[in-house]
Amino acid sequence: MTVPPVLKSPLAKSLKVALIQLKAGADKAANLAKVTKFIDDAVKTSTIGSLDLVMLPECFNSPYAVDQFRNYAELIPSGETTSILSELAKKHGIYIIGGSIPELAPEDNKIFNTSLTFSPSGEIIAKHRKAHLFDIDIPGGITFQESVTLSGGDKATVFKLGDFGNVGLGICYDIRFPELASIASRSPNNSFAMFYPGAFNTTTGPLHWHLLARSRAVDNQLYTVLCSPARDVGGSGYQAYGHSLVVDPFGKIIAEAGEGEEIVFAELDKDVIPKVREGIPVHYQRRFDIYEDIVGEGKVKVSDL
Ligand SMILES: NC(=O)CCC(=O)C(=O)O
Repeated sequence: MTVPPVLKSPLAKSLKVALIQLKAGADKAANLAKVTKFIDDAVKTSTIGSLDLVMLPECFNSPYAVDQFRNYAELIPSGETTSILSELAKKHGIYIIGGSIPELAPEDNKIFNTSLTFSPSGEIIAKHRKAHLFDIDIPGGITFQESVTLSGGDKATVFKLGDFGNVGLGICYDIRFPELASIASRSPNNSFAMFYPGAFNTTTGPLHWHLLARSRAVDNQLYTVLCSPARDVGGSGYQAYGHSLVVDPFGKIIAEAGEGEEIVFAELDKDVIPKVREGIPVHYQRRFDIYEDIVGEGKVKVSDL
């Protein structure tokens, strides 16, 4: 078999990230003030040098509750959360992956669970609407039906993170569907990381959080970065699992939070992806004579904002 030349690293220079694991409550103004403080603190106290990117968890400005999403929903881009994150990105000259917020779509009055990414000049460079809604029922464990009030997005999201390269974005339950990460990692998208703001819970978190993060990383030989809310110990609402983490393309966890409020720092090393792809070259060993290639030009709906 002819061996193709080794792939150029899809991560052009190493990326320094901070994950903000915070607890959101019912007071939206307090949630937004907390986010502002945590981002300021992450920039000031970074243990890995000057940060390139800060990431927030799923639903960081509202409770994670089906009957609350509409009350907290905002228009994008005119809502207050969008303006605050844009200003913070500009102030610190960093990328911000803005977790997710409930979004009100004025054209049809639907509510989406939406993640925005901001450039260091404060522009929105990506918008992902959670595609797979979290509808599950585990007797004695957890029942949750996002689809009671939310609608699902209809596109995969891949975008250019400036000079670093391309990345993919999904939200929480989206991680259970390997297709989004495949679309991001493979040609023509060639992403170096999948980012998932997520709020697993204390039933499915211990079972699957690390397993899914490591699986998507190994399947696609890229970094996976998951940012969770902190656990609300003693609270009566949804109990997030915590454990925000970064997994490298070998499947190794290189940074991980506990359960409380915390900032986690990690450096995504540009040299790791070529090493894993040279050593285990699955990128050219696929057998499209046996199964269908789901990825490729014209086959996938990718978000263009
Ligand atoms: N917010 C979510 O989508 C939760 C997903 C989850 O907990 C799971 O097990 O999947």
